[in-house]
Amino acid sequence: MLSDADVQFVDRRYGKNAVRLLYVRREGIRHYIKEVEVNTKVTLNDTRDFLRGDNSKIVATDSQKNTVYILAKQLGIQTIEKFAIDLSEHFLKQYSHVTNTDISITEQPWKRIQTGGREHAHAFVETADGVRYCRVEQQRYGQPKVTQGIRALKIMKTTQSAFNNFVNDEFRSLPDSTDRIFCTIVNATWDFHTLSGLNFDNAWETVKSSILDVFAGPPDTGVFSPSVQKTLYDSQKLILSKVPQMDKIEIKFPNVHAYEFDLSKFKSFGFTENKQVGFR
Ligand SMILES: O=c1[nH]c(=O)c2[nH]c(=O)[nH]c2[nH]1
Repeated sequence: MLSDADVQFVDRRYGKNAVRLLYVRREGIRHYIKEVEVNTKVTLNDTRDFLRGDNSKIVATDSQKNTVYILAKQLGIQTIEKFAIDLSEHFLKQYSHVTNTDISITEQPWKRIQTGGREHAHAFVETADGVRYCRVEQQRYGQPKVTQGIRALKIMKTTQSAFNNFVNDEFRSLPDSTDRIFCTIVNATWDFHTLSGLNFDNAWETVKSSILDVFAGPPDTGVFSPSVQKTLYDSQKLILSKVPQMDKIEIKFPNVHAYEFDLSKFKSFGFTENKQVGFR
C-alpha cells in the first residue's frame, strides 16, 4: 500500500456534468431562448476530502447544479461565454477555499421559425448547422481564460475539390483524384489573449462564416481545394486576420468519405468503367 506521501495529485477538479437548462426571456410578444448544458468544476485548496474523508470543504455537486439555475434566473444568459464567466466568478467569490474553476457550456442550435417570410415571435426550430460551446477556466486572482468552439457543422461540396500528387509508395492504394466530393464535420476551438473589445456572438459568427466562405467560395463557381490541409489553413488565416483578440485556433476537418459505387459489373444497364472508384 502506498503512503499519502507517495501520491501526487495531478488533477483534483470535481463538479456537476450535464446540467440542462432552458432559459426563456420574454420581451412583450417576442421571446428569446437558450437551451444549454453546463458542466461545472472547482478545485479546493486542500486535499482533506480525498485523504481523510473530511467533507467540510466540499461544495456539493448538487449545490453546484442549483447555482446554475439560480444564477441563470438572477443574471440571465446573454451569451454562454458571459454566463460561464458569471458562474466562475461566483464560485471564486462565494467560496474562499476554491482555487480554480472550470466551466464549460454547450448551446443547442435553436433558430426562429420563419413563417410567411417573417421570423416567428416565439416558435423555434433546432437546426443542424453547428453547435456552439465554450469553456472558462479561472484561477483565484486571475482573469478568466475563455475558449470558444463550434462542433457538428457538417458541410459538403460536390466538385472543386481534388487530392493528388501525394506520396506514392508501396503503402498507397488511393488513386489521384481531380474532382471528388469533399465532406466533413467541422470541429473548431479557439482562445483569446484578451477579452477587451470582444463580442462573443460576433467572434463565433465570424469563425463560422469564414469557414463556410473559404470552403464554398462564390455561389456559382465555388473555389478550388487542392486538399483538406490547404482549405483548413486558408480558413484559419482568414479567421485570425478578422478577430484580433484571438490567440490561436484549432480546426479539425475529418474526411467523411463518399464512395463511388462501382456499377461497371452491370453492363446490361449500359454502365461502363467508373472514372474513379473507392475512397477519395
Ligand atoms: O485532402 C486530403 N488530405 C489528406 O491528407 C488525405 N488523405 C487521404 O486519404 N485523403 C486525403 N485528402
